[in-house]
Amino acid sequence: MSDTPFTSATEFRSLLQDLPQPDQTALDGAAERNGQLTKPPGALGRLEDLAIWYAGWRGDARPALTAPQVVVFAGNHGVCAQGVSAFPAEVTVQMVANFKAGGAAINQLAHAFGARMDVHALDLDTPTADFTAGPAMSEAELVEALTVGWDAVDPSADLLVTGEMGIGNTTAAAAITLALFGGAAEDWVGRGTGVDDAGLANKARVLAAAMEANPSAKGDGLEALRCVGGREVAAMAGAMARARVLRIPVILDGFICTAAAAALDNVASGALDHAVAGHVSAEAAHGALLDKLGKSPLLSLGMRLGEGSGAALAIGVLKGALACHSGMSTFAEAGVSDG
Ligand SMILES: Cc1cc2ncn([C@H]3O[C@H](COP(=O)(O)O)[C@@H](O)[C@H]3O)c2cc1C
Ligand SMILES: O=C(O)c1cccnc1
Repeated sequence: MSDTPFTSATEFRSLLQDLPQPDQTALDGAAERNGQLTKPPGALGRLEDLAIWYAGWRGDARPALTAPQVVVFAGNHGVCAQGVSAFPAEVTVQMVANFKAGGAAINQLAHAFGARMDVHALDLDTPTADFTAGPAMSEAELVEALTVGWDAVDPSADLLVTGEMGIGNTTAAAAITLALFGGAAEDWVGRGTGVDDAGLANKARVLAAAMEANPSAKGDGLEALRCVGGREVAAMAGAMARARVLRIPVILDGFICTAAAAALDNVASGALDHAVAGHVSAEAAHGALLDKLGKSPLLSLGMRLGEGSGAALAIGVLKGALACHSGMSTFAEAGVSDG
C-alpha cells in the first residue's frame, strides 16, 4: 500500500498547485558567502548560480551533495507497432536486465559520480495502447505510473536524476511536446535510436495520427502524459513532483525526460524551478524544448542515449560547484586582499 497523497489525476493536478519554494534565508546566505570566496566576482561563472540554487532548495547556505539518486524507469509502447524505432521492443526488457547486472552506460556513470541507482520496470509485458488509435493509457494506468515514480524517490537523497528505457519513447516524447507546444510534427520528431529519413517521416505521420486520435492531449500536460506518453515517462513526472515536495533538486536528462518535465510545467508554471537541464541531447528537438522551458543545458556532448546518462554526468558539474562554494576559503579566512 502506498501512502501517496493522490489517487486520481485531479488530485495530482491540485497537488502541483501548491508546491514548496526555495528557502530565502539559505539563498541569501549562499549569495553572501559566494561574494566572499577567494576569486574575482563571477569568475566561476554558472557554477556560482548552481551552488546558490542548490543551497536554496536544500535550505542550507553551505550545503554538501553526498547522496545523489538515479532512478531509471522502463516501459513498453504500443506505438512500436507503427515501426517508429530502429530497435525491436524486446530491447526494453533486455536492457532492464542489463541495468540490473550493472552493464549499461548509466550504471557506469552513476557509479562514477557516486550516485545510488534504482531501476523500476513498469508492466513491461503489457505495452501501452498504440496512441495512433486512441489513448495510450487509462486514467488508472496513468495514476499507477505516477505513483511508481512518486514512491521511487528516496526521501534522504539530496539530488535526483530520472532516466528512462523504453523502445519507441522518443515518439511518445515528441507527441507530448507537439501536444503541449503545437507547431508541426516535423518540428518535434528526431532519429531516436537511429531511424533513417523514411523513419523520420513515418514518425511525423504517427504524430499527426496521434493528435487526431487524442484531442484532449492538446495543451494539457496530464492528458498528454496519459494519451500519448508512456508509463516510464509518467513515472519520471511523478518522481520529479515528489522531489519538489521533498525539496530535492533535480537534474534533467535528455529529450524524453524533458518532455516528462514539460508536462509538469504545463500543469503548474514554476513546477520545474527545482530542476536544471543537465545536457542538451542530439535528439533534434531537445534544444528547442529546453528553450520553451527557459532551461539552459550544463553540457552539450552530442549524447543521445537517455537512461539518465547526460544528467548523471552533470552531477559531476554540480559536485564541482558545491565543492568550491562550500569548501573554499573566504578572503578574510585566507588573508587574501579582496581588492
Ligand atoms: C541498446 C539500447 C540501449 C538504450 N538505452 C537507452 N535507449 C534509448 O533509446 C530508446 C528511444 O529511442 P527510440 O524512440 O528510437 O526507440 C529509449 O529506450 C531510450 O532510453 C536505448 C536504446 C537501445 C537500442
Ligand atoms: O535525448 C534523449 O534522451 C534520447 C535520445 C535518443 C534516444 N534516447 C534518448
